[in-house]
Amino acid sequence: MAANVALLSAPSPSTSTASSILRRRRPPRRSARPRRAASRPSVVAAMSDDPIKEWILTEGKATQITGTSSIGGGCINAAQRYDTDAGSFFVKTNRRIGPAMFEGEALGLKAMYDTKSIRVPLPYKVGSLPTGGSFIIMEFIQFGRSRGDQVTLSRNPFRSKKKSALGRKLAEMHKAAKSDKGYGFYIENTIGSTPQINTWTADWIEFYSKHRLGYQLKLISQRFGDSAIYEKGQRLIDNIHPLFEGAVIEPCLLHGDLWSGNISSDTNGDPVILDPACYYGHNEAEFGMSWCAGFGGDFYSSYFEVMPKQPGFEKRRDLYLLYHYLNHYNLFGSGYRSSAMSIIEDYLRMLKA
Ligand SMILES: Nc1ncnc2c1ncn2[C@@H]1O[C@H](COP(=O)(O)OP(=O)(O)OP(=O)(O)O)[C@@H](O)[C@H]1O
Repeated sequence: MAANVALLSAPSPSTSTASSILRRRRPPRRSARPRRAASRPSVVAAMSDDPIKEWILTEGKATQITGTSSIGGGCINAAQRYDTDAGSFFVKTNRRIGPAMFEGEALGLKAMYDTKSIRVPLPYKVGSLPTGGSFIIMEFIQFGRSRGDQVTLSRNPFRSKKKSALGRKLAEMHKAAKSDKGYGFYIENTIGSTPQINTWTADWIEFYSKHRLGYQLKLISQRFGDSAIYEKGQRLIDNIHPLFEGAVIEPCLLHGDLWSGNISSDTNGDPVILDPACYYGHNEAEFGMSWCAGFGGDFYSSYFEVMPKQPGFEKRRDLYLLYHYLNHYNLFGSGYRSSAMSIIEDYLRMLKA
């Protein structure tokens, strides 16, 4: 599939473990509620200077932009809400990098949207900014009052209900979207800002070894000259097969970066997932960021009602955390080294490798 996101449909106006290691990778987000800038009157920009306004006022079917406001919370991009007479739009811009990152995000959002399972914003348009950089326009979702409900460990039954809904709908998405191309995705995307290689591969163990663990280990070795973790990690990869014995593995569509900052709920209380790093992979890999999500028992029991637990699930759990710990080492430095290294060493002991 081409990476061009012009294929995305236009909106209708109504569219509306290492469990002991609980370090969060990013600072907690501020409220998702938009900080409203002074509402501006109708803006009709010189079209060619502003492709965002141009799209909103043409394909977006608005005749008037009634206000714009900044939305906090993201680390990588600037986010804005555009209010119009055809509803609101959510827009992210990046002044430094071209549209490839947003094309990856848009294709991922669209693939998840098409499963009609869990709510995700429908992406509308990706493009370049005339002054350099890129943008993505998507459906604006009004979040419910407590954005963190799914992720706060609590005995409150209301919150439990929401966590169950998240588990069930995520499993429905995994069940609904299988790939006949194998493991990978149509486009390379990013995990944080690290490239994520998605070359289609017939075998999951090969894909995960080479394009997930192996790729991160190589980056660590290049960036930090850390040959100790590289060599032990490679030894784990060479001995990884027994961890998958008895498991039936299929290429399911994964969000790919499911942590609390990318999970919310809408005003009906239905779960919403955002900002993906999608690919087709083993469904269990979706829990690789669970150390930053606090899913809990209700979440997992609802999930497994739809996608039954496979033999060896517990044995593989840390293997899927490892990818994200290695990525955090690459992104944020050696503070994450010991978490990654202790997972690798535990496996080497367990596998007698
Ligand atoms: N479709 C949407 N509708 C309304 N608000 C949204 C939407 N998508 C994201 N947001 C809000 O905007 C904030 C920034 O979005 P997002 O997390 O995607 O930005 P980012 O900079 O790409 O993220 P990150 O730095 O985590 O990779 C989010 O915290 C969320 O509150």
